[in-house]
Amino acid sequence: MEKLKSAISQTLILSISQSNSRTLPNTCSSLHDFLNQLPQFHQMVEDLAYKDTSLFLKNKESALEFKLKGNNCFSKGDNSNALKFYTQALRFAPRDVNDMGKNLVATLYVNRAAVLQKMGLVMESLQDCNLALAICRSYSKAWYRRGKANTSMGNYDNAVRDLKVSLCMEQSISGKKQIEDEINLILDQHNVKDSSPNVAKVKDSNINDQSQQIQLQCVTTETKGRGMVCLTEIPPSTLLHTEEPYAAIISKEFRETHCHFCFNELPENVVPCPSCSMALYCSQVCQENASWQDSQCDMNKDYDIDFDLEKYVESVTKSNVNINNQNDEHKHECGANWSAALPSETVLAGRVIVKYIKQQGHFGNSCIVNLDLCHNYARLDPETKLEFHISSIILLKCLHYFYSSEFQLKGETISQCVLLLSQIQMNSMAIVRIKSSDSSENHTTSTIEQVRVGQAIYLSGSMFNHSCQPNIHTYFLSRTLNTRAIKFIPSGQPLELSYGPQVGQWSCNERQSSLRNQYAFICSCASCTQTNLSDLVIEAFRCSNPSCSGVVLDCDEVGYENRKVTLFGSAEYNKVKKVARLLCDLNKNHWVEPGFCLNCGGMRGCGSLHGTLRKGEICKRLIESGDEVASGLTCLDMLKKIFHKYNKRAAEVEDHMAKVFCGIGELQRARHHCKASIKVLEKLYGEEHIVIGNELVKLASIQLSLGEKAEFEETRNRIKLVFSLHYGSHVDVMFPHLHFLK
Ligand SMILES: C[S@@+](CC[C@H](N)C(=O)[O-])C[C@H]1O[C@@H](n2cnc3c(N)ncnc32)[C@H](O)[C@@H]1O
Repeated sequence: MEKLKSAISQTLILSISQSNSRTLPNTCSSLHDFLNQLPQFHQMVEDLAYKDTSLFLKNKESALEFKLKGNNCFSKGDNSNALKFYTQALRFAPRDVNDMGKNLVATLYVNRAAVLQKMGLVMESLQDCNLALAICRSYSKAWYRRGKANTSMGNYDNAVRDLKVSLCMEQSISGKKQIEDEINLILDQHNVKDSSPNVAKVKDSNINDQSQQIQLQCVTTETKGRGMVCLTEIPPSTLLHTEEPYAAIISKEFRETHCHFCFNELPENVVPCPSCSMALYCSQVCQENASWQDSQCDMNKDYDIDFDLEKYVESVTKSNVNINNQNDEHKHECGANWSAALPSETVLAGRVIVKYIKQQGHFGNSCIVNLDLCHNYARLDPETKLEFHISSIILLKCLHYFYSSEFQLKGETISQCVLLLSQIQMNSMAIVRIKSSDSSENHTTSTIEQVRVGQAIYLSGSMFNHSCQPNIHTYFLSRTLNTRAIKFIPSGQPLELSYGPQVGQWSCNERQSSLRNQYAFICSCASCTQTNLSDLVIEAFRCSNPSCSGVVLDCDEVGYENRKVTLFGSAEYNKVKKVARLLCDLNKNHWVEPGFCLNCGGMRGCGSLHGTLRKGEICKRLIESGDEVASGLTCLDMLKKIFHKYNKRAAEVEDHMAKVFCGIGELQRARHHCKASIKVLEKLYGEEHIVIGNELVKLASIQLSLGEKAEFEETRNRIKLVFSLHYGSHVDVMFPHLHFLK
């Protein structure tokens, strides 16, 4: 990409940097013409799009190598490595290849089923047998292994039935004898009815929720374009919207650990894509949802059994969860280098285009995609505009290989792709998973963090505007967007989520510049336009008068606060009065001055603030870089003298000290600092914010370790309140590791 960029003339770069949605077709066409003359451009596209040179092709030799390694480990009893090697072998094994007279993939699934069974993962073992049987119905060993899995699960009827099927298919006399013995053993030991087998249930990753779907309406707002409102009043915690993505993509760093379709963590019995070695799924259902269904490879009926095998086999090998064939989102990119090499946003754009074309049923004259989403193309920086131009041309060239001559590449179509990339930048949502840890031996380590496992476009979800103090909260179950009210919302009031920046996390200044840089808009939410306690204190210094609780601001914050100085809501007015009394009494012409206390009016001086800030930052870094208790506490004391007691650094440093004390087993002191951190965060975020819930988890785990039952109960009840507000009935699904919540 960099090489291509350096070949482009300055004149063309200038016209691209000045382009807007009207002039885009011209700049796209010019760049396309220019790149078309470059041999290195054609080479690059070939490397990315040609399947023959793909790094993700199936490869029999590699598969056999991994299989051999797996077999060796298995025979030595090294199950975890055997599992790893068989899974690798499955990634590379071509579907249509035989090994020692059997389909290689089916053999590998059966081998892996044996390992899984040894590891006690019997459900997973049974699922692998089903996958083998989906390919090879007359595979005696797969039926046998399935019979063993059913025996371990106590499904003796099914076990006997599976073993009988295996017996019919088994050719060798010794093999037949062994199976007969096993059947007789089960019949002797267990009371088995000779009935038709039940279909084993495939683990259902979809979660049932009693959602009340509420009618939302998209309206035009004065300052934020279109936005969502609800026409009835909504109580807190109401689930008000759920939606499947129009298109979604896994984040690059989670490709090896999470399912490429539902984004849940991969289990031990990973299901690789049947046609490439890159995509991995958590189940057959997800694999089929993302690409296409397998056909069986052999149907030779050289056996004779006493019930309707075909029907039974079908019930066993077909997943019993609905496959949504609309999705097959991986098909067009399967086995090509470009889906791994291009940025995720560009690959996501490819998925949107392919879906759109499929929905239309044909290629429009010049229209490849037209989603009704907003974008800020004209306001993008020149570098991003150029990247979007180049990425669009490369992506469309790659798609051209898939669609061949039907797919037209001209200025108009490329410009639609550039706009689509801008829409993705503006509207796509990060699919987030909560990573919580709770080690039962040492509860003091319970923590919660969020990881961005994927990125998706939700068409209705894109209509929610941003607020730095949102009234709705979003989270994801598999790839389904869930939206819940986190406050009481009167009828007709805008429903607004946070695009990232939030009051309590950052100052107004930082929030504004983050939204401007990432989304190219100036936030006009209530918190950015009205005085609130959090924005005043988050970066504030303390007054030099030790008995005054006043706020002193430096030049960076004063500008934003001055703009809001005449506006505040009643709740905030009462809170602000306690730390910035003068602000509430100011007449309208008065300005907030840097370096002066907003409570008592005392002057602290701006120059000295900068020196103090530097000193404070050094202290904070010193504390956070070490586990030294004594120096940490000295620095903490110094920080308290410099910054306002609700400055966010106070919470960060208290939290760090809590961790230090947990580390050395001084849990009472850890609890003290943990509580101090929560106290500050409550001022910054509000008491019911999800951040408070996460911090309370730490406190609860310390209290549990200290054996403080009553205090723990109290904290646990608060956690439940905060989590239920944000996740409703999905709390248990979202926090499966937090056993102590149950
Ligand atoms: C994901 S879209 C939301 C829907 C959009 N309003 C529309 O008309 O399609 C994001 C865009 O909405 C506008 N917007 C959202 N929240 C805003 C806010 N707090 N202040 C100003 N503009 C906002 C900005 O133009 C932003 O680029």
